[in-house]
Amino acid sequence: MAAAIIDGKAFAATLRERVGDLAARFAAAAGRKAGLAVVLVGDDAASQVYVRSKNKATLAANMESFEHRLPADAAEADLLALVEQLNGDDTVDGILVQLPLPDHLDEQAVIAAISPDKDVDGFHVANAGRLAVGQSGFVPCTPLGCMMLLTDRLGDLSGLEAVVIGRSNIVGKPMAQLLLDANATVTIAHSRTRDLPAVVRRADIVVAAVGRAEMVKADWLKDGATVIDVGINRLPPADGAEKGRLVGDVDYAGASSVAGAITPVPGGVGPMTIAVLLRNTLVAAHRNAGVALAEGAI
Ligand SMILES: Nc1nc2c(c(=O)[nH]1)N[C@@H](CN(C=O)c1ccc(C(=O)N[C@@H](CCC(=O)O)C(=O)O)cc1)CN2
Repeated sequence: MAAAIIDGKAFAATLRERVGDLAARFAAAAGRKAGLAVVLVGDDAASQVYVRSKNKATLAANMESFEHRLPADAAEADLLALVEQLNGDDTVDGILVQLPLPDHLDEQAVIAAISPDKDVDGFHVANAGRLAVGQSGFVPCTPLGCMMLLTDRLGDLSGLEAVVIGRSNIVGKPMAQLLLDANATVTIAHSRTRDLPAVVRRADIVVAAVGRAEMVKADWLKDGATVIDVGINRLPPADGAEKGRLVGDVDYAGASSVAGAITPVPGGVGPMTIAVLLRNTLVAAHRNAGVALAEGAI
């Protein structure tokens, strides 16, 4: 039987709407809107698209959007000074520096400069540490979005075998941590894993986050597995086309005949990233303004 399609685009739209309603209530209670500052350095085409989408989604969710653009050759000191200024600005609840940064800038130093209480990307070591020890903090948007899709689909994940392919700080590691917190049995696989297909075949849940187009094949999957594809890879353009097709890290057509459920690319995990960013910003606003947000409201 063909796998069910996990519609991240629809889920994200519902989440954005819920955040928008709660953000309007926040504004009434706090006397100001929640605010998100997004910093873009340089002119990377994909980053410009993502920043525009974030700005539009933030405004649509009844929040303030502050966009800051620096030239590709900006000095690190100027970027750090901007982050410092945003840390001290009471109208800014969340700060996000769009990645990747130009090569001459030290990503870790820039992330470290963001106040952990405004780090709505959840990339600061303080938030990574909180996640690791089970304290509340900000969780990176993409893995948190994956968890929302998984729990919506499967409910309780206790005892399920989960394999996360990829060990990045932004997706793989936090994803594994979240699955572990949900009582799944978690394996993190990576480029040095021996017999990766055999490891993946054990999994009830597969999260692919390696950045290699269509690497995970149908015969790597257990029958009925739930497959979350985090990859966004553009194939070379077919004859005469201006742009190549977007594909994930999973061979979608093949995997669909074996998996129980699968996220498509596009329209799966990607849209969850921005929806969860709005959610994290709203949580930050409540904390910063001392306004209560009901447990489990979002
Ligand atoms: N500071 C950050 N930088 C980056 C992050 C991040 O979470 N924080 N993530 C990515 C880029 N990203 C958001 O910033 C992002 C990526 C993809 C999508 C998305 O909706 N993708 C669509 C396809 C889009 C297309 O057609 O190209 C999909 O998968 O359906 C949203 C946001 C790196 N940088």
